[in-house]
Amino acid sequence: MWQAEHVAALLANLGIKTELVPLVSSGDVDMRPIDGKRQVGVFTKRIQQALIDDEADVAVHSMKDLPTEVDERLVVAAIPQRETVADCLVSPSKWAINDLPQGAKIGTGSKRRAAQLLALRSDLDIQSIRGNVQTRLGKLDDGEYDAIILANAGLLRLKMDDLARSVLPLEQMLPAPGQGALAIEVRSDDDAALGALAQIDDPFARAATTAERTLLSNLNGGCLAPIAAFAELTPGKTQSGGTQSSDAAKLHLQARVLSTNGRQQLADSGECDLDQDDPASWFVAAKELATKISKRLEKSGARKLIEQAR
Ligand SMILES: NCc1[nH]cc(CCC(=O)O)c1CC(=O)O
Repeated sequence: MWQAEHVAALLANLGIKTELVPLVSSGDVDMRPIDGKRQVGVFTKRIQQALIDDEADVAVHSMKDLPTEVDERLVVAAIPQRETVADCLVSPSKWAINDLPQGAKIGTGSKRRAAQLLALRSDLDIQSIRGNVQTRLGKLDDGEYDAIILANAGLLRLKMDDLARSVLPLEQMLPAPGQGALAIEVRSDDDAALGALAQIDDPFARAATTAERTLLSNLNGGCLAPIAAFAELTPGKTQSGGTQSSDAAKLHLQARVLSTNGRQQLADSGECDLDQDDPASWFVAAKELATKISKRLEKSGARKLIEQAR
């Protein structure tokens, strides 16, 4: 709801009126651990169906929850400016990973988070957790876990800035592809909605998340695989005094694939130049960069790790 209201506010700034259509997804209701074999798109399918059925014109998703398979009837019309991408470890003592007591019980349902934790601390006791942020924090309060891991983006959106936690450095915990970004979908043939939403699209967020999600899709990962990816753009120097700077904008992508127990870990990274005068070309550049890195990861045995984690 916060995310939908946020997008409504961005559109209101442009003089575009909207009406909220609250929906409940199966991922909100079914509290069993999410299982990729049983279901994909548990947070997004219901909302996409509302577009197809004309119940709504605009769908607001967390990019991280949106499966990479494309439905030709729908298109991601906007990716607004991205929130922070990091994960955080929530505990009353604000423990960093290295501070956690021996054998501490950590709540997370994410193989990516569990594997990266175990890679650093094989003694930790990783336990599944489900429910919305408030539910999870309640379980932490009740002492069911010593600490839990959440995306910092969600906490910041919910204005929980002062919640006791430590933000995990990317070297320790690389985020999920698309984490911290929103994906705004519309029907592919809805030109009015496409035109309106183009105005809140952030080409930087689009290029970065395109690279991350291409990597995920190339490796046939899905949202439940122990795959982490983070791309960032470094803007080049701006032109000054009519002389074109040779320092182009760059897109840098890092990726990790792990075994479930964290004992095996593949890491790779790379970067490419982006033509600052032509953001429309960034999409292709991002895809090429991700494909180069995913091919290298495959050569190092990434597919096997991903298959074993299923
Ligand atoms: N349904 C899980 C989910 N999808 C998006 C976020 C966080 C917000 C984001 O990544 O944009 C979360 C919760 C979490 O990982 O803590």
